[in-house]
Amino acid sequence: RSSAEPAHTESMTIIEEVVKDKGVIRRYSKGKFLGKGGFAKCYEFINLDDEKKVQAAKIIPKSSLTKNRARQKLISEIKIHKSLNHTNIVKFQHFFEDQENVYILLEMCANQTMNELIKRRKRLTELEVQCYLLQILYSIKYLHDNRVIHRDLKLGNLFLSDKMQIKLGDFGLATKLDYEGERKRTICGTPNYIAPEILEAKETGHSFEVDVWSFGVIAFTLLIGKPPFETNDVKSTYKKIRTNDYSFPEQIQISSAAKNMIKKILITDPSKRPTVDELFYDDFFKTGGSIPKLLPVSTLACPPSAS
Ligand SMILES: COc1cc(C(=O)NC2CCN(C)CC2)ccc1Nc1cc2c(cn1)c(C)nn2-c1cc(Cl)cc(CCC(N)=O)c1
Repeated sequence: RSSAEPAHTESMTIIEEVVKDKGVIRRYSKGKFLGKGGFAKCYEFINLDDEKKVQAAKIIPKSSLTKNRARQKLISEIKIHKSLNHTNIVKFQHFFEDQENVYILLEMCANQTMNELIKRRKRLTELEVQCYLLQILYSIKYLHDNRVIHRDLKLGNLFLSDKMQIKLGDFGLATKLDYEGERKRTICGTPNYIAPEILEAKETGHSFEVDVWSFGVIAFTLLIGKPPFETNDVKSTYKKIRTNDYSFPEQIQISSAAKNMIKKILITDPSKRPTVDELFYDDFFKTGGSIPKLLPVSTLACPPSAS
C-alpha cells in the first residue's frame, strides 16, 4: 500500500470503486451490477490499465469461504476453468484477492444468458436451436476430450457474446477425471437439469453421460419453451426424472427429427445415451441447407425468418 493511502479505508468498504490487484498493480473501475449466483456477485469491471477493456468480475466474499467445502469448490472451479481454452467456453482471464473478496475476471458476454433469451422469446425456431445446440456440442466435446464433466449444464450457464456466440460458463460443479473410465460418486450443489443416475446415487457412479442428459433437457427447453420435467416443487421434478415422466405438448409442433433426438438422449440408463461425438451426426443436424454459424442480434427479440 502506498504511504499516501490511509490504512483504515481498506476495511471500511466491501467493494471499493477502484479495486487494486496488488499482484500486478492492475486497477479496475467497478461498473454496473450484472447479477448474482450463489454467494457470488457479478459486476462489470473496466480495466483502467488496458484500454478500458470490459470484463465480467465474479466477486466472492471471503466471509462465504470459511467452510472448507465452499473453499474446495472455489479452488476446483478456478483450477478447472483456468485450464480451458475454447471459443465456446467463457475465457477465464485472471483472478486475485484482497482482504474482503476473491475476484474472478471472466470474458464479458454482453448478451446475457439463454435464460433471458428464452424468457423474451418463449421458444426458438428449429434453425436457431440447431445453431445453438451445435455450439453447445462443440463446448461439451472439448470438455469431454479433456476429461472434464461440467455437471451443471443449464440455460443460465450458457452465455451469449456480443456477436451472439455461445460461451459455456460456471465450472462450480465441474470435475476432472484422473483416468479414463473413472466414475464419480459424489456431487455437491443442486444441478438444475440433473441426470437420474446422480439422483439415484447409483453405486456405478456417474460420468460424461450426465452432460449428455442435460444437453437433452436444454434441447427440449429451447424447442418447447420449458424444461421437460418442470413442476412447481423440486421433489416432484426429481420423481418425474427418476420415472422418466415427460411428454411433448400436442399444441407445439416440432419435427420428428427433433423429437427422436430428444427421445434418444432422455434415457434413464446412461449407457444407452449417445455420446457427444455421435450427436453431431444426429438427423436433427442433417438439414438440406446449411446451419448458420451465428445468428443476428435481432433474434434476441424476434425469430430470424420474420426479417
Ligand atoms: C453486459 O453483460 C451482462 C449483462 C447482464 C444484465 O444486463 N443483467 C441485468 C442486470 C439488471 N437486472 C435487473 C436484470 C439483469 C447480465 C450478464 C451480463 N454478462 C455476463 C455475466 C456473466 C458472465 C459474462 N457476462 C460470466 C462469465 N458470468 N456472469 C455472471 C456471473 C454471476 Cl455470479 C451471475 C450472473 C448473473 C446471472 C446470470 N447467470 O446471468 C452472471
